[in-house]
Amino acid sequence: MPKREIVQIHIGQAGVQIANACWELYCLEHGIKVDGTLYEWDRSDDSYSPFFGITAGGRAVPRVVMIDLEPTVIDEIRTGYYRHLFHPDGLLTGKEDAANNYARGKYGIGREMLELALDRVRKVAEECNNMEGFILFRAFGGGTGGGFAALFLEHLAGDYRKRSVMEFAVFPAPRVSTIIVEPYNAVLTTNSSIENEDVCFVMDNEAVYDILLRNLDTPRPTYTNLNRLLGQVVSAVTASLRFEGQVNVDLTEFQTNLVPYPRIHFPLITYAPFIPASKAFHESLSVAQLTNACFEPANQMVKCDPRKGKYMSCCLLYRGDVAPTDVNNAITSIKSKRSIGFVDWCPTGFKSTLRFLGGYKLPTTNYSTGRRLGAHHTSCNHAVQQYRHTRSLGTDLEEVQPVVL
Ligand SMILES: Nc1nc2c(ncn2[C@@H]2O[C@H](COP(=O)(O)OP(=O)(O)OP(=O)(O)O)[C@@H](O)[C@H]2O)c(=O)[nH]1
Repeated sequence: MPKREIVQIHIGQAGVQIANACWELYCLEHGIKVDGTLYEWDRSDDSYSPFFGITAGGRAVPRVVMIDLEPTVIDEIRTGYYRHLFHPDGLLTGKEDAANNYARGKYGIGREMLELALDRVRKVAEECNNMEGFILFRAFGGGTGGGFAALFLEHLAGDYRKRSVMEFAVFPAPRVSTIIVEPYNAVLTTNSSIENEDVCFVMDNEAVYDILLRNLDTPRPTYTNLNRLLGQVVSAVTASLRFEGQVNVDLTEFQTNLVPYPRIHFPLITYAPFIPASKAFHESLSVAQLTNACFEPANQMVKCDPRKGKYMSCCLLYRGDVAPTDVNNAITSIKSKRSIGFVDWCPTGFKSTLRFLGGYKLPTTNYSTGRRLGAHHTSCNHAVQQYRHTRSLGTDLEEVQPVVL
């Protein structure tokens, strides 16, 4: 069955900079060069089709719209290494930013940009045969990511009522916050995202910063490093939408599994393992170790302590050749731990609060190095990833640009 298409929308500085990391990784995973041509076109492999359209000339074009109220961040993409990859119409900029002001983004200059932004999204959506939905990226604390995106989402939800809207959002973290009004923006934005989207995966920069510092040997993490890590998580969550696996999910399945009530749709993300490139080829982890690591607060992408509460729902995505029996054993052992509590009711009616969504076959080759990728490869909200991607999460962009054959 042909895969259904997904349109990604990146809003504001954080959203657009995360786009850099995400699309770089998608290109590596699907064997797409920086100008959109494919390393080798295997017509039987349509794993790229949810995120990339193919032109008559055989070029892959990302299904993406990037919007920012000021031009500098998107201009870097327009003139950067991936400038030939993106369709110029998908890059939309205004003249001045929202100055970290929610109201300015929503009711002021943001309003002027709205029609144009919706029109660009409509154009990309019309190129899809059977669009499944949207994935949105932004920071809750910015004026554009907060105010403008709230306005945009209201209209998007109205125009595409039957399509899923999933989001990856950067939530303000007190210790790395650069903007004093971020908490206000975040509260106002959260209110609008309760109504207008289906699932919102939150992450905060402080948690990601700590992971880079502690686990990935990156002494002074930059936004590029943070975004790379977020890119890995996004790729892991969306792997099941792209690659063939034992159980393939679509966007609505995340909602079914993770959202007990429509308004409670802000799941945590945890990811494992975090292994720096220097050690990646000297370690191997069992399914049980990976699963346990997913319940470690240190591996969470948000600073909070789940041991003080209970899990309402949980979905584990394993990536790679994972045996279902190993997974079932690991889940049984997790359920028996006292420190990990699950609610004994479940409003959505599923019997088990912990659902195993299966393993996904990886693309077997890392196109930047030609090396085979590792066996286990897992990811999720609550979990799990052993990703022997040879790329270091802690290195600078220049060092990991894909080798053009
Ligand atoms: N992870 C990550 N966070 C970022 C990045 N850039 C900014 N942030 C965070 O995003 C929040 C600010 O939002 P921005 O995206 O910069 O603001 P904006 O949405 O462009 O809004 P305005 O600048 O007011 O127009 C702060 O919490 C920053 O720490 C980035 O590249 N990666």
